[in-house]
Amino acid sequence: MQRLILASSSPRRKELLENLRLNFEISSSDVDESFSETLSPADAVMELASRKSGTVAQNFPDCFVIGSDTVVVHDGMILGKPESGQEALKMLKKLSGDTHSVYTGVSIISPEKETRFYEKTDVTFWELSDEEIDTYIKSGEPFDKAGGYGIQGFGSMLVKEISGDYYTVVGLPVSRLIRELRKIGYNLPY
Ligand SMILES: Cc1cn([C@H]2C[C@H](O)[C@@H](COP(=O)(O)OP(=O)(O)OP(=O)(O)O)O2)c(=O)[nH]c1=O
Repeated sequence: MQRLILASSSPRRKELLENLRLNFEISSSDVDESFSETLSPADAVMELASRKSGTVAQNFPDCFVIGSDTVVVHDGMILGKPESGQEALKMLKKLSGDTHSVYTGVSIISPEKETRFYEKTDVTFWELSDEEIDTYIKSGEPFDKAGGYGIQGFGSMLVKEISGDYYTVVGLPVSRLIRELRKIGYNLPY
């Protein structure tokens, strides 16, 4: 039997993979999330995704192991998760009234090989007042999310427009993922 492993501690990625009605297990490990500044955003998210899948795959030989990583890119700058209210404030002020890109990279390690891909979605924020930003930061939502917001939660109030797959923003481009799984020989129930 083929086993599918999600190498993630993110409750959102678990929920998104559950939407696909596949049987899977979860295992995560701490990986170093730093990357070389010379990497493009696309290469950076695929590299980090691969680090996550690679670490977990050591404990799950002969399985299909999925790792994923998400960053926000604005004006050529890569934004990860804010570590303080101050940093979240800086990020949200930058993103206000403008369009940024969300990149999610995925690595699937199968018994035979590794497959990497990424998806990019553009998100436009409304012009945000200081009060709005302050209220949002006080909600606590920015802190475990790239770019300091969650489109699927309270952060939905910040978003004017998106272009691309919504699920790329939430952290796992699921429709592309099933197509890639099928290509590499994972037996889907549909
Ligand atoms: C922009 C955006 C990001 N995010 C999340 C997706 C990712 O979980 C997180 C970026 O951090 P990641 O380092 O990609 O993932 P993670 O640490 O949460 O989980 P793991 O490494 O164990 O898989 O930001 C949202 O949930 N909504 C959004 O709108």
